[in-house]
Amino acid sequence: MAEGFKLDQKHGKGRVRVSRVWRKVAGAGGGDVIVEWSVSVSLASDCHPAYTADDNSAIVATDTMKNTVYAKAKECSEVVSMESFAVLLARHFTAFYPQVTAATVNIVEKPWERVVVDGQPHSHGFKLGSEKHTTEVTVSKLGALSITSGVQELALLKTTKSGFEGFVRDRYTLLPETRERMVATEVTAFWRYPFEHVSDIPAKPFCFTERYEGVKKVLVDTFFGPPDVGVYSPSVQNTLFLMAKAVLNRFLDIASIQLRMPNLHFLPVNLSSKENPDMVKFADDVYMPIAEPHGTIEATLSRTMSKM
Ligand SMILES: O=c1[nH]c(=O)c2[nH]c(=O)[nH]c2[nH]1
Repeated sequence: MAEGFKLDQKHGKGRVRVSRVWRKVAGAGGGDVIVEWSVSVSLASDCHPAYTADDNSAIVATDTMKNTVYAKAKECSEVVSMESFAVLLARHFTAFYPQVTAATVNIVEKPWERVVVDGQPHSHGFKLGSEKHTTEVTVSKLGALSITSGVQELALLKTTKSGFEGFVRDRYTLLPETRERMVATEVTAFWRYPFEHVSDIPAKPFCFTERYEGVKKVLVDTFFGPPDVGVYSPSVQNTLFLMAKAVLNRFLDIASIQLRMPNLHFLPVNLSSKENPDMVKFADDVYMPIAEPHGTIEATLSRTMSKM
């Protein structure tokens, strides 16, 4: 670029909220299927004159991107996974506009779940669940692909089988060592699939949805351990590592996983005073949950070449 500068730029539309209903779906026992997505589109395109001069002739309007989300949702006559929808949208933007070199699509799904009434799945009734499924897909003009999926706000808590000992002690350290504490977290995870080109994506339409449910189950089961005895956690760090490792061991089509696990503290309440030494003596029973500050623990686990 002239003037001795390099300009990197992209533009898009954030948080386009779209809901798609498919009626009387055979694969859903004849019931309706609904999804609610918040879709963000970001395009890398050759449109420098819009920045450097009064020339918008190469700009795809972000309003057009928003309309495209609705148009493509309408065109999906069959139920699609959000990963497949993100790929379809990103491919559209790179194929339809000559100046678009790459498209990134992020989707966060609102967790509507079919209600079960007297043991029977309702044909058209849904209630809001908790954790959210996410995806990020980038497609280049030549079809190079990067695809990650994730989960957000997966809140987990154990009342016992957690401790923290043997950490650095110095003159700033007040935290007592313990083998008995509560542990609570809100897991955010992102995992990367190994597909590097749009042609590598499996044909099976719901493989990503299936994988999402599978990863969630492995994360949760590893966090808690067996229902009767649980599993001792010596630190959030160790539990995070075991969760990530379990996912990579279970699913060979996941190349890496990033986990963020805030340590949401439950502080022991101990109200004894000199006058009332036994008024409220903490006996692993009364806690003060606090939102902040909280520990922040995060790591990414990838396969090394030798394991592939
Ligand atoms: O599992 C933990 N990891 C830490 O790094 C840490 N730090 C802390 O104060 N409590 C804890 N707990």
